Amino acid sequence: MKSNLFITFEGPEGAGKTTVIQKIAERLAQENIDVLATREPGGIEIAEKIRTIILNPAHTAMDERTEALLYAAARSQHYFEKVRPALDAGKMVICDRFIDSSLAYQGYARGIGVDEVLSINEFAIGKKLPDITILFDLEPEIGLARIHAHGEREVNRLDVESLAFHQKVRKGYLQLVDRYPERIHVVNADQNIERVVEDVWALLFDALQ
Ligand SMILES: Nc1ncnc2c1ncn2[C@@H]1O[C@H](COP(=O)(O)OP(=O)(O)OP(=O)(O)O)[C@@H](O)[C@H]1O
Ligand SMILES: Cc1cn([C@H]2C[C@H](O)[C@@H](COP(=O)(O)O)O2)c(=O)[nH]c1=O
Repeated sequence: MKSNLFITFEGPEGAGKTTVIQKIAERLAQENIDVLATREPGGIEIAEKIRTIILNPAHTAMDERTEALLYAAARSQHYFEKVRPALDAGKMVICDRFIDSSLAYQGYARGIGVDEVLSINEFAIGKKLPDITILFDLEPEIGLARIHAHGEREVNRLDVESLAFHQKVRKGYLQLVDRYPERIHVVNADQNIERVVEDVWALLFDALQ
């Protein structure tokens, strides 16, 4: 099996990414693959601090360009401090969100432009894209309802955006599938969690051979 791959999980709020990453990381460890699971924005101290600024529900005045730049700044620090060294050490890295979140949320849904957001991210991390991206696709209403029903995490500034915004995020992601068909693989996230884990595992298992 290939090992030092950079794999990202993407999708709207409440799609199940965090839950599935934990289960997939356990399975990979059983296959003796040295795996690092991390997340964006965050994953290391400086980026976690930037995360609290971006996602604070009180920061309603945040300009969309400030938002895009803060995500890119958090990404740069996280990538060079944690992700790149782990890949260089031969580990597999699984990241809960990465550049495609910026392209879908800031580039497409906020309306800054996908190419503009891509270019600030190229400044932040260079032209390296993930090796494999799994997109959890589902109606935003379903994901948002899961978050409000379970109450396991705080509702953040992006969660409370309008339904129209979250629908644009989904559309933005689906456009990215057309742009990067070799890299981005879509999983139906509107299934029970065991089924989603099996679908993701099957996709990854194929890609890792
Ligand atoms: N397939 C599923 N069916 C029903 N509930 C699910 C499913 N997947 C996840 N959940 C539940 O939905 C909630 C959100 O899941 P999770 O945190 O894994 O999503 P996420 O994609 O990481 O969300 P976010 O990006 O908004 O943090 C959790 O309470 C989780 O138990
Ligand atoms: C990396 C990244 C994230 N976002 C958004 C997506 C979510 O609404 C939050 C992160 O919260 P989660 O519970 O960790 O999923 O931030 C974004 O808009 N742009 C990005 O680059």
